[in-house]
Amino acid sequence: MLALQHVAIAYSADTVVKDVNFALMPGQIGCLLGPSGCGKTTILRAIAGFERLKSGSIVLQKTEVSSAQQHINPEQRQVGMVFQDFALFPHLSVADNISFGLARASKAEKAQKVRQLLQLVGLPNLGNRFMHQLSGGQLQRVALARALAPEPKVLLLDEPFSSLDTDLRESLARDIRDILKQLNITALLVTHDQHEAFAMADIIGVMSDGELQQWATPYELYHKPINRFVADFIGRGVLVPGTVLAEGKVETNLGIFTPRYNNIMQQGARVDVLIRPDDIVHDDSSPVTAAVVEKTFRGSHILYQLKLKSGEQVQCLALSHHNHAIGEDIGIRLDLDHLVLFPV
Ligand SMILES: Nc1ncnc2c1ncn2[C@@H]1O[C@H](COP(=O)(O)OP(=O)(O)OP(=O)(O)O)[C@@H](O)[C@H]1O
Repeated sequence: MLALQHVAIAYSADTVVKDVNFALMPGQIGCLLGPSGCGKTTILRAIAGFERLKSGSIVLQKTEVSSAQQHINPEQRQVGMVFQDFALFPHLSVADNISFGLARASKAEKAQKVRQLLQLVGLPNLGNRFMHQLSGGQLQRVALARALAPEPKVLLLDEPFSSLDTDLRESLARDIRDILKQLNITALLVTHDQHEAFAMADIIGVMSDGELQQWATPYELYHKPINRFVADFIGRGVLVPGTVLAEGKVETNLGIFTPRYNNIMQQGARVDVLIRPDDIVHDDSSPVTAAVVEKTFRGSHILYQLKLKSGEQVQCLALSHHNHAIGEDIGIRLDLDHLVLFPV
């Protein structure tokens, strides 16, 4: 288990991580997601033991490894790391890179471990190759095997896919997830790419400006964002103005919504309602229509930007055989699963 409690980290007088709390259960894969400079890498480095804490604590399998008073050295923490730039040795073979951290093992033990790990990461015949003979995806698999070889208590992955092609990123993220799940290893990934986060993590922490905004499953982040930052950072969507009516119903130019959950907004309060592209269903038989302003072909779907009669714009994700031209009016129906409101 990995737990961070009230963690704050500062570079000189500048506190770049503020009161961060989260925990990962054994075998759980977490992700810190956020824009550049929000403090993700600093947290990862603190877990590995490369940064000291200003306050709070980090607990790794029941041992407090970091606090303002306590600091266990990186090499004693049994933490594995995978980096964006692979950090592999070019003058060593794949097999020697993987066994590099196994100084105390015998030659036969090393060979067996390398064989097992190469099998696990899907490169069973490449042990004798050198780094310049491998693709980016293969290099990252070798880096993963090397990090796993000493059987770390927790695996940390710092933007491991960002130097790879977009197409490869998601499929490798899914493959690595499968490998980590087979081993039941606890892992924490850092990325600014939500698709990578969704492909790999069980639970995601969205960060902004050194603070953890929300720690939740991908589904919850998308459907129940806790604030405007998370709503805006995760997925697409627009905020439509509305007014709270009796019994928590909300009136907007798109109609009156009845919340499925109890909202604590007062009657008469002005709010913004989050509408995701998948909340708006294209329906030819609907009396409500909107004009196509923009369209983006996404293969199986088309993302339409639509203008309502009231002038507001919303997005609609429609199956791609519903192909309409810009300027055309199309029927839409609202299918709001969760009513997400933010006070104005
Ligand atoms: N060694 C350092 N000395 C001083 N400030 C630093 C140091 N390392 C990072 N920072 C600052 O701390 C803040 C958080 O940086 P960090 O690298 O953790 O962000 P990040 O979210 O990982 O960003 P990115 O996605 O760009 O890597 C930034 O404002 C950065 O400039």
